Amino acid sequence: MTDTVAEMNKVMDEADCLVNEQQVQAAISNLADDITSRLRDSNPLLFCVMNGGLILTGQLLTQLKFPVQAEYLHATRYRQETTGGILEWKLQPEADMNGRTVLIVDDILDEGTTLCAIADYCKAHGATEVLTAVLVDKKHDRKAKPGLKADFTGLEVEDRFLFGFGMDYKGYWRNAPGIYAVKGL
Ligand SMILES: O=P(O)(O)OC[C@H]1O[C@H](OP(=O)(O)OP(=O)(O)O)[C@H](O)[C@@H]1O
Ligand SMILES: Nc1nc2[nH]cnc2c(=O)[nH]1
Repeated sequence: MTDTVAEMNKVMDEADCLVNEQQVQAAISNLADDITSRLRDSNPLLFCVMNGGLILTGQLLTQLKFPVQAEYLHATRYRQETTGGILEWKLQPEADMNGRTVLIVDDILDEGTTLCAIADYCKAHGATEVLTAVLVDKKHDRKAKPGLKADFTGLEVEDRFLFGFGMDYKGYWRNAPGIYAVKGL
């Protein structure tokens, strides 16, 4: 076993499971119902925020009960760290969003800097309405704007460094089938 695999197995062994797989699945189903009710007649353009939004988007898409045009973009500011830095656009969206309702899907709203920047980008590129959906909203008062919330939130989770269901620890464990907090963080 490589040192990295051993380290990552230890991270999981020592982590606290904050939300189990069943609870996450229930939250995603609720998100899908709410999004379907709100957007089924709006022909939204959905953007998955890579990388973290990958798993939520995949699972959500199959539960949305209307025809969805799904695209992706990639913006990152945590990289291999547990605190956020400057937002870097790795891939700006190519799809024409002029006059469209846009739905941005990501794993987590932590400080909200990432979602605010993406929403601003979409508005600047002609989107008439920008809505946001996240699996997790972290409970703290360090939001980019006071009281900032996503339009659709699956779960509220305590202020720890999380991994699982799209969220990584040093690039690993996005695949963990629940939401975990790293020991001591
Ligand atoms: O609300 P914020 O404090 O801005 O943080 C949230 C963002 O952080 C994570 O992305 P990250 O920068 O780790 O990139 P990744 O998804 O490619 O891992 C996550 O996927 C969100 O996009
Ligand atoms: N993996 C991960 N990414 C984040 N981005 C912002 N907050 C978090 C977090 O708690 N975990």
